[in-house]
Amino acid sequence: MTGIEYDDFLDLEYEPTATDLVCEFTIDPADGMSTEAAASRVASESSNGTWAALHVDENELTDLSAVACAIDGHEITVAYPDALFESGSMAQILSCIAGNIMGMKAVETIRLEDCHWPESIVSGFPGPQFGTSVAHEKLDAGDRPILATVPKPKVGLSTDAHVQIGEDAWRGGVDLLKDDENLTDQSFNPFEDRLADSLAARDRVEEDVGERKDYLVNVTAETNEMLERVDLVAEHGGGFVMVDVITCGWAAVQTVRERCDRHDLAIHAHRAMHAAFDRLEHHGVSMRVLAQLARLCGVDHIHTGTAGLGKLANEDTPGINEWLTSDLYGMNPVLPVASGGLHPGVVDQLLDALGTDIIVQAGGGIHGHPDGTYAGAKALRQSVEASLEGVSLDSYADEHDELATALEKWGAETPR
Ligand SMILES: O=C(O)[C@H](O)COP(=O)(O)O
Ligand SMILES: [Mg+2]
Repeated sequence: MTGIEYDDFLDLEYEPTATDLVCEFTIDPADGMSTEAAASRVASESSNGTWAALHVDENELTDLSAVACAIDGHEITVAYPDALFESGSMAQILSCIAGNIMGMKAVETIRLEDCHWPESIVSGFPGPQFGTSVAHEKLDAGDRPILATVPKPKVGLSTDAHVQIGEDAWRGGVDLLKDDENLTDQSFNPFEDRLADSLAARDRVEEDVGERKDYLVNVTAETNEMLERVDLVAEHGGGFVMVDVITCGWAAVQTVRERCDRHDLAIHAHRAMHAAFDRLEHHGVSMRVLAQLARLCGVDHIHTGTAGLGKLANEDTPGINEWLTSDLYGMNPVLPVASGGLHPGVVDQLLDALGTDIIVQAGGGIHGHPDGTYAGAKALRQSVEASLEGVSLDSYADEHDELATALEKWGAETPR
């Protein structure tokens, strides 16, 4: 017999191996508990331990203990043997590394900050089908940022009004029309009508302006329903689907990724509800980790914030974007999306902070233009052109009326 003691999971001499999944947490131990004891409890509960000492026949046991192997103030590192995890199951991985430990009394708070993924786990996931290559493979953006827009109001527009706004925005210069996160298949704007009419409008615009355009239609639903919607997008000739990946759950995202592979469809990941996990500084799961999960599960784009230049609370957008496009054993990179409160007056700062390999998405910053959506889209495109040419927005506005009007309205302010 061997004993598994819940305080046996600490070994500060342990060096993680190349096959370990290494996770960094910030923890605040419970009153009266040392960081060492709390770290050991984290490693125990997230791998093969529990609150009580266990007595097990050694011959019947594969040792899958995690090891709390480093402590630096409130930051702890835990190494997990890869055999603990089922290949290709994000749900099972999260039930370990972000499962019971998020609520256990041994810690006041605990936040999963970062993960270092071994090849043996990464290779169980498909990763993005297209990633950053959509700029060339599906659109004509070349080396400039891809531009996208969401019609506003978010919900309530009739199908005709929604499609007309999309058409105006495409003609004004955006590449992608996007549904909002809470627009799916409601009676005022049914999914299939919107899909068919938007793609017909896309074809007209492409013919007229000679640039490829596409539509990020929100297929979010119960998983079987979502697969039917994915099939419909393919039947109607769309190139992308949009999924609210946090509210759907990663298992559903994995299923959609497989179906999209059959149809050569790219996946645009909206992250609505991410802040329930990542907004509190000391608890939950960081956006950096959520973005990692999204890459493994195979989305092609994901929203990662605006480097503080938009309406949502800030996070480490540059660091997350760097991770999404870094080498990961040959897995395709993900194209980051900057969205939430952007307008033409902040585009120069945005591109300075994040580079040009991004999607710049503006809803209110286009449709709130005093001269309407078409002018708003032109203004956004002009602000990108100015930034890429290294000309100040103010100078460029001297010869571009739409940009001038946008700057008069919003200046370079970041909204709340
Ligand atoms: O879904 C999104 O990305 C938001 O609706 C963006 O809208 P906004 O540009 O008006 O903030
Ligand atoms: Mg939105």
